[in-house]
Amino acid sequence: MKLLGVLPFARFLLERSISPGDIAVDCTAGNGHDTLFLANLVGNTGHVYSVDIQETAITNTKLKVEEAEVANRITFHQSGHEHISTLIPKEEYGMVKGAIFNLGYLPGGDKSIVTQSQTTIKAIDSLLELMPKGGMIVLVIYHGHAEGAAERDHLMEYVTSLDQKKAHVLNYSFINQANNPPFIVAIEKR
Ligand SMILES: C[S@@+](CC[C@H](N)C(=O)[O-])C[C@H]1O[C@@H](n2cnc3c(N)ncnc32)[C@H](O)[C@@H]1O
Repeated sequence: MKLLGVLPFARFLLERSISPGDIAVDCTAGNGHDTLFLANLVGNTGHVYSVDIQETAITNTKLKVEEAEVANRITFHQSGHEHISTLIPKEEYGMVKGAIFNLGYLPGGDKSIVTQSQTTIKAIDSLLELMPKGGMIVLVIYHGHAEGAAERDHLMEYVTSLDQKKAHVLNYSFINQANNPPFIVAIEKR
């Protein structure tokens, strides 16, 4: 057996949680890789909400999904993910089976615009409220940059204190690799 890398493991978790017809959320659209992946999981009967604060990210993501001819499965919001509960129609709350956060800065973009622990936590709290049991939230935590280390510490404090009756929390990380490789925190609503 071969251990799955961090990004394949994030996808493995989402594949197990999201089925055709479901709703999924890409909380950090970036260059659109995750939005496209989610669009393929929900199929043509499901829907994806793709959120990013940067116009460049929304533009890049739109191009990617248009090329793949799945743009009709996606609603874009140029907004902070901390507003997630206002971006998804209330009647769809119970159908949100999976969400992903790829934290840090936009690859190839402005490195001074990074995700922040306070807003990430607010978004996770909202998702845990609105998702059905079994809903999966995957965080890919990049902590090699200065703000990343602070975000990691704050997030780890928050996720380790989540009530185990409300969520299972998993940490998947390679612990003997150089240069602060990214790692995963997965939160499954109970
Ligand atoms: C590492 S990138 C995401 C990469 C992306 N998942 C991909 O597949 O290319 C992080 C993104 O988070 C966005 N971001 C930062 N703060 C945010 C917030 N509060 N709400 C939504 N997006 C945010 C940044 O603009 C950036 O595009």
